[in-house]
Amino acid sequence: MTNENNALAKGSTIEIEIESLAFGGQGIARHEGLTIFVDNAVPGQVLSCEITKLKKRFAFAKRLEVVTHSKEEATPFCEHFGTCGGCLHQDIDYKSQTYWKGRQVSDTLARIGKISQETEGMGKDTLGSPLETGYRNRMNFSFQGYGDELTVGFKKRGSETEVVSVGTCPLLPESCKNIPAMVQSYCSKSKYGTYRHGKGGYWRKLVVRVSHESGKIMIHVITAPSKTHSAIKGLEELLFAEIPDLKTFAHSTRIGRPDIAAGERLISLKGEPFITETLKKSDGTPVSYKISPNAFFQTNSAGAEVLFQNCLDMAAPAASDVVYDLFCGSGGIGMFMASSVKKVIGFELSKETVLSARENAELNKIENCQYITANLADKDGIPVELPKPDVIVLDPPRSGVPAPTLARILSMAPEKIIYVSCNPSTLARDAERLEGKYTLTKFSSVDMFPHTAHIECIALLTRHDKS
Ligand SMILES: C[S@@+](CC[C@H](N)C(=O)[O-])C[C@H]1O[C@@H](n2cnc3c(N)ncnc32)[C@H](O)[C@@H]1O
Repeated sequence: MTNENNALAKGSTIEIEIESLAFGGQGIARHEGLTIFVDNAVPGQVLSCEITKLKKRFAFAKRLEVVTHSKEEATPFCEHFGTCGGCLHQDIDYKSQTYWKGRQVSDTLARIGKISQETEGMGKDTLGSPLETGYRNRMNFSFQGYGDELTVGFKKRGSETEVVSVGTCPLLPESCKNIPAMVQSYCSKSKYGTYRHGKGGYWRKLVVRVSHESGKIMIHVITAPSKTHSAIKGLEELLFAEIPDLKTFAHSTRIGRPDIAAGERLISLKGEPFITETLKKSDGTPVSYKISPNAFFQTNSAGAEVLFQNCLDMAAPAASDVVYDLFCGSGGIGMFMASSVKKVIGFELSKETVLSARENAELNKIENCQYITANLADKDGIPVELPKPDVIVLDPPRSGVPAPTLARILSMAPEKIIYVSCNPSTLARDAERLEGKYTLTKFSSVDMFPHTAHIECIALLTRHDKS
């Protein structure tokens, strides 16, 4: 029942039209001065909703039914859409997803960082991923339960603990299709259950990685530590027998509480110690990366080509430039730039990742890249004796660039900063902190994660204070 003439209350039913999509994926509607946020909504839909939370200026509402459909709707391609927490937007046409993501990042930069909407690239659609499905080269699966009830899949939408059995995921290439179901079937017959902190159990995470270049597959199983790991051997044999492209099977243990897909101790590795992914620059030059079981690598290979090429194009470095690649991971962006500049110096917290960056440079016969293990949250994270940078590439975690590194950047004062970010809020905050010397002059974003709410931003900051 519509309740348009009366003041709204929690529990009221209301008919509203969804105007836009907020960063994070909720639909936005307006009603008598109130901004109303609705889950599972597509812009253009008229929905009958129930108010679930009411504040002075905004409210949250639950979608009850679609009154009028939107032109932006699409038919979800996965039977688990809606229950699985992985995808949020399969019901929105892909072109519309890139339109709304572009608006979300521009609005966030304007609101938090006071970036002018006139700035080059602001308000543009997010650059679409070359692949809309099958785009991932890595997928992490969770476990839940024990015996016949054991489930391998993704966290249920809206839940931190409940796991939905997915059997397969269309965001992974076809060759990996049956892996979660095979692992679920095997583990449910084992005498072990899912690990729960303080409660025992064994199975923790399943990580499937696949090279889009060679098709080679790596499976990494993470368990709790145990006196015997007898169950792993059988799983390893089964998967090698069933999956022709499986080249690496790794087993690690993890004691740490955070429920993340990273092993702490490698127990066994069968097959090749890494798989290799090759990305191509726009001029066709290949750059290859070794991916070991715990290494960070961008999860959308074709999207990474777009992202890295955009970083290179925006930086437009001179052949004499020294580039600092801060938060460099295993060398992703800097190695794309190496042949265009004099030197690249990469800084990264994880020793293991620094080793893989060095191996990647060797693999590509790149001799002008140097990699340093450094904690960029420390004020001495960047040694003073290094050659001064002309360009700094920043690709920090979601929390943004730590204050000591922002201070060092301001004192080193490179000509240009390329800031890559998966979080427009911290990008906007840091751009504001740098504004004494830098102006955000160009902006772009790349959709590395179609059908989810995630976005990858690239900003060029140029030095305006040349003193
Ligand atoms: C988003 S990833 C960037 C990866 C890389 N640019 C690429 O495309 O492959 C962020 C990286 O920052 C590193 N990192 C996180 N905190 C750090 C810190 N305090 N100091 C240095 N590196 C850090 C992480 O280990 C991770 O490799």
